[in-house]
Amino acid sequence: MRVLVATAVLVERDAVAAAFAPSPAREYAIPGATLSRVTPAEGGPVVLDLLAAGVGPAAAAAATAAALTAAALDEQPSGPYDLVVSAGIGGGFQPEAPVGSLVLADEITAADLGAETADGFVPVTELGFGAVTHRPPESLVRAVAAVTGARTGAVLTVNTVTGSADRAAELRRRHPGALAEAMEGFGVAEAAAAHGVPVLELRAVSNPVGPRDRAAWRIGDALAALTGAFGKLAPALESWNPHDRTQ
Ligand SMILES: O=C(O)c1cccc(C(=O)CC[C@H]2O[C@@H](n3cnc4c(=O)[nH]cnc43)[C@H](O)[C@@H]2O)c1
Repeated sequence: MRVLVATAVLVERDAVAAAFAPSPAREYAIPGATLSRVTPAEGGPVVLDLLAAGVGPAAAAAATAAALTAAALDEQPSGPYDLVVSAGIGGGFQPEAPVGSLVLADEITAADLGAETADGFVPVTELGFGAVTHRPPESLVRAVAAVTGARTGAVLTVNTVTGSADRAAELRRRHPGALAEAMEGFGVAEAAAAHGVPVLELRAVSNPVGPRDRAAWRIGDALAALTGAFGKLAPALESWNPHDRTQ
């Protein structure tokens, strides 16, 4: 099973790679990006290509699409991907997603893709175009949550990190099932959907969603949680049938 893991930045990519040490990552250049290939130390059919795709949905979509296209055109030795995973740190809505915990998306939603109207925010879908939500395969979400201990809920993709209690409350009012926010999942999911490849989003909570308090960020703890989660992932991926797209 071939898996593309898209993080935003190198430290997140390296935190994922650390789950597979001491197996060294091998690097592959594709147009516009570099992939680091890792395999679980215990062997098995899972091969993961790690990609530091950039911060924000546009960078994430562009780099993910480049990797998926390169694989589809067989310009790299891995062949097409069976699964794309958006992974990294994120903000957790309190109290459901405490700092240091893991959140696995059962829904990946672009929270600010739409229009402001006199009646409030309207998503692009209600304006008659586009998409604002992608749903990972339910059976895979269940399997990955079981092995990692991640909570499952909506993960919102935002262009601006929430910095106030009012904004956090507004997001929760519009998305009662939201557990976390981050900045890349929807972009990764759009690229995956364009290639017909299923997607997951896994976030390790580095900070609460709410008033900006840089001192409260626990990036090291979140990166360690990300490493721990990826260390447990392989059995769930191996037992999942990629053709089971059950919603
Ligand atoms: O506010 C700051 O001073 C600040 C300093 C360093 C980095 C940031 C970021 O916004 C990093 C965004 C990066 O991390 C993910 N992330 C982590 N927590 C959140 C969040 O609460 N809301 C949205 N995104 C978050 C995100 O996916 C980016 O890759 C800010």
